[in-house]
Amino acid sequence: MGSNITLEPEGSEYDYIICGGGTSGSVLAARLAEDPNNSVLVIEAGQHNSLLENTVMAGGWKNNFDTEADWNIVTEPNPGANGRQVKASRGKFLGGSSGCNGTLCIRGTKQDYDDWNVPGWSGEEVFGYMKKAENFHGKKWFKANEAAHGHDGLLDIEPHDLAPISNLILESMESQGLAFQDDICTTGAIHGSGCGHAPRTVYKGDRTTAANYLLNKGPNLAIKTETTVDKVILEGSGDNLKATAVKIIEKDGKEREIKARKEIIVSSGAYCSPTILLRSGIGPKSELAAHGIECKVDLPGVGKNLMDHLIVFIFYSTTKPNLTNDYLLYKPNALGEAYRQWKEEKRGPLSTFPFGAFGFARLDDRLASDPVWKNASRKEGRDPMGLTSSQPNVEFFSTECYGGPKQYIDYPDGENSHAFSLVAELFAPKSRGEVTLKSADPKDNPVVNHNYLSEELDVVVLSEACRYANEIITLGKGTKDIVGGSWPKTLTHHKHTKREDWAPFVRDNATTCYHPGGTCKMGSSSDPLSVLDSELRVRGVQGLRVADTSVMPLLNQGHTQMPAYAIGEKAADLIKGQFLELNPKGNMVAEVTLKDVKDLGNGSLNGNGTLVLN
Ligand SMILES: Cc1cc2nc3c(=O)[nH]c(=O)nc-3n(C[C@H](O)[C@H](O)[C@H](O)COP(=O)(O)OP(=O)(O)OC[C@H]3O[C@@H](n4cnc5c(N)ncnc54)[C@H](O)[C@@H]3O)c2cc1C
Repeated sequence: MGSNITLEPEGSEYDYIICGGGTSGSVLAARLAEDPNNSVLVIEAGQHNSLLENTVMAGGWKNNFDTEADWNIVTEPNPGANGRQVKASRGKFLGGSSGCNGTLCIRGTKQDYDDWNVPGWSGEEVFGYMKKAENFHGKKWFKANEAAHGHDGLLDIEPHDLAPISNLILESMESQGLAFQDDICTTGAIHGSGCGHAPRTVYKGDRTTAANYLLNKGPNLAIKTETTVDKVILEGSGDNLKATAVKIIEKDGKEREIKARKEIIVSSGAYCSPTILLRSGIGPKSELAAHGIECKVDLPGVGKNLMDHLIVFIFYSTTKPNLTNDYLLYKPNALGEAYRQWKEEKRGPLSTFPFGAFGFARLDDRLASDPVWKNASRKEGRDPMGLTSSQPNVEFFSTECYGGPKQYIDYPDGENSHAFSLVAELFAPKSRGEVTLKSADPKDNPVVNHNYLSEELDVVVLSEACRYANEIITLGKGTKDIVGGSWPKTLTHHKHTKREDWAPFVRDNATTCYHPGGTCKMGSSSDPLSVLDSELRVRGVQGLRVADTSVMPLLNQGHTQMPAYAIGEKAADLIKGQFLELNPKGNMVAEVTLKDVKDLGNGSLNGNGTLVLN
């Protein structure tokens, strides 16, 4: 296969142009192209995913990093994290970050989306779209909540078989107060705390990605890879400003414009979508002026409100063999055999992602006496992070072997030494950052300033999460007798008992969970930082929407790929004039079109875009 694949037909005009063939963008494109009358073009800066084996072999995830399949974005120094810069990798290929992520399907709680307070995006509705995206395949041992799973979607999802260490960690989580709940990551009803399993975007040994949506589509869907969108061309002025074309740069450096008859949708992810808007003249006026870009719409929120989930890997050693999967990867010749198993039999440690057990916790009682927590302002019914008692403050998840982002290099030998970790993740961070332009040149990566741990509350809550995680491993029923100590063995964090012990560890080690969002957020017209209305339309421009995790006003208490799929699904419905049908209790019962509503004769759409039956 050639390296620059353009699936024909390629015309000079399309009904819809989607800028970015990542997670949300691929879903959106495929759904729009289901109508043979729509012509759709997807423009993707990276390669076709079929050229990249590590996008299919889940265990090869980080081999794409630091290559041309990664955007290679590095954050600005974070003063709250001892000035450290953090590698903020993103997939640069068809399927985007869904092709290099941790495969975890952790939807969060329904309250998370209710908290967006955006008409049409309630928890019930977003969960309805996550279900629509899914084709769930159960396993005998996994007790699925059948009502919560979808089977008609294009994304194959299945549960993950645990390594022995993860079963022990589940036992420890339970003994330390996190009750086991079946299918805890899918139902949207975590009720604050609990533990269980996370389904994965893996099926029969291969990773499934948003690019799967683009397989076997008709001739009305064109895909143009290795092509960068510079900007959206806007014509007209004032109330009649309209997005009419995109300016692209092809692999050989050739620049040209492609016209869109109906709409242009920017789906380039939370770091790159704002940069396309900014280069198009949509954003804070003074920032645009600094780069010599004419301001067409003064939208101060473009690139602001940058959020992310921070995680801390806490590694432990165990001398007991065969509990972790280290021996399957790090013993001499093991990696070669693991690769053969995946390649020939679609099994083994590289056929899946080495995360294991999952826990969620509220920390109210543990933080009650902390002065920062106690004295922080809060709204009625909310904690200082803005959460209700039904939403967890933190997540814990285990790794079934040593590993993680590339800074972790102290590999055990898998024979005499074995390691695993419990990762602590902070939900609802208070710190906010921003994405700005380095220059008007589309070849320049954005300047990403996450401002991690700039809020003291984030440090306090994440430190308490680490303290709790350490108790789970060192005191918990399943693991207390098999822990050798910290890993690498020169470290002593397993002996930390106080939150104050953990704070420096957090500032030294906290890193990204790769969940950036919020940089083109939806919101009401009275919110000066809202970039989009509730139908993802860019304020002040006709024919232009954004659809990816940048639209999220707040992060979920989960992981962000399932919302990214939901955003792609919902964007397609908004454009096609389709809506989820909700019963009087607000639960989804079906999907209907405007035509169905007319045919029914007894329904109408309310201002929220929700079907109301008379
Ligand atoms: C390493 C890693 C691990 C993760 N683990 C998990 C996990 O286990 N579970 C989970 O739920 N979430 C996880 N996530 C997060 C999740 O994958 C993302 O939130 C989600 O995929 C983002 O979707 P998106 O559509 O917003 O952006 P993306 O999927 O990143 O898509 C953006 C696309 O736009 C393209 N693009 C950008 N700029 C341009 C341009 N100018 N012109 C043309 N194309 C452009 C990009 O190349 C990319 O293909 C992880 C992410 C990473 C990177």
